[in-house]
Amino acid sequence: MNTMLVPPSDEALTARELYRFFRAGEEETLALRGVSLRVRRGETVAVVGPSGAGKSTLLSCLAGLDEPSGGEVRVDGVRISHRPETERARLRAHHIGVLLQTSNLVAHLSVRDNVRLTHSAVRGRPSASVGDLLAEVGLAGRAHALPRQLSGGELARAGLAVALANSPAVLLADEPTGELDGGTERMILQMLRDRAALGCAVLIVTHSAEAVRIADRVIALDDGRAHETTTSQARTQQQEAHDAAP
Ligand SMILES: Nc1ncnc2c1ncn2[C@@H]1O[C@H](COP(=O)(O)OP(=O)(O)OP(=O)(O)O)[C@@H](O)[C@H]1O
Repeated sequence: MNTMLVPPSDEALTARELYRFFRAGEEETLALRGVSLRVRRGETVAVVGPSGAGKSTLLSCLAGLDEPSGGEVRVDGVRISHRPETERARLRAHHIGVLLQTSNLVAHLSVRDNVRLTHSAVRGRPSASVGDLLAEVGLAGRAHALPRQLSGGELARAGLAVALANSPAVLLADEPTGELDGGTERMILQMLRDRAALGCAVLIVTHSAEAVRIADRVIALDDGRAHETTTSQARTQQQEAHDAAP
């Protein structure tokens, strides 16, 4: 269990009865079918499930990158869903760190300037300095490098520094360790755990057994529906899916 420095009842992220309906031509998909979840400050929650279960759709709705068709998302007690896109972006900039599978770095800016860009967008509350953030992810010596000059592991760590630059109450990560070797994966997961220990609510969409292992709770998504599962059940299901894969 995590050593929490904050009261365990303090919910930073709440989703209530989320639905997401897509229509593409003739095809209609109900990607989320009434998903409710809560993540407390200091908690790390893994979201697992087969391909197409709705994991990325859920993360987009939680981050305010997408609008649910029904239901509500609250971050730090503030409703982020059902608002104009600019307001969602403003709330996201203040409360949420997002780590997506695609790089969140601006290609022509150095690592330091990428972190500075997010850091300077948030004013009026204490946060780690840009230098501290780069040191936290072990990139102090690569501050002036451009994204294309970084290795895969360094890119992932730079992306994490950007996601953490606004001192988010909630950190949402979609497959943050997907392409990484075991050592870098453990390093990234440890950094996420460290943030949770400082009071951040961390939610990780993942296929990784290691990410499931370090999570306090696991939520299984299947065909747009969510249920709590145990770490060992989730790992067994992941092993079965892995064994069944061609
Ligand atoms: N923009 C969209 N338009 C139409 N259908 C979509 C859209 N985005 C997602 N879907 C559909 O919603 C369902 C859930 O997709 P989603 O990407 O959330 O699944 P996932 O669990 O993240 O899958 P994976 O593990 O493969 O990334 C799928 O059937 C997908 O085809």
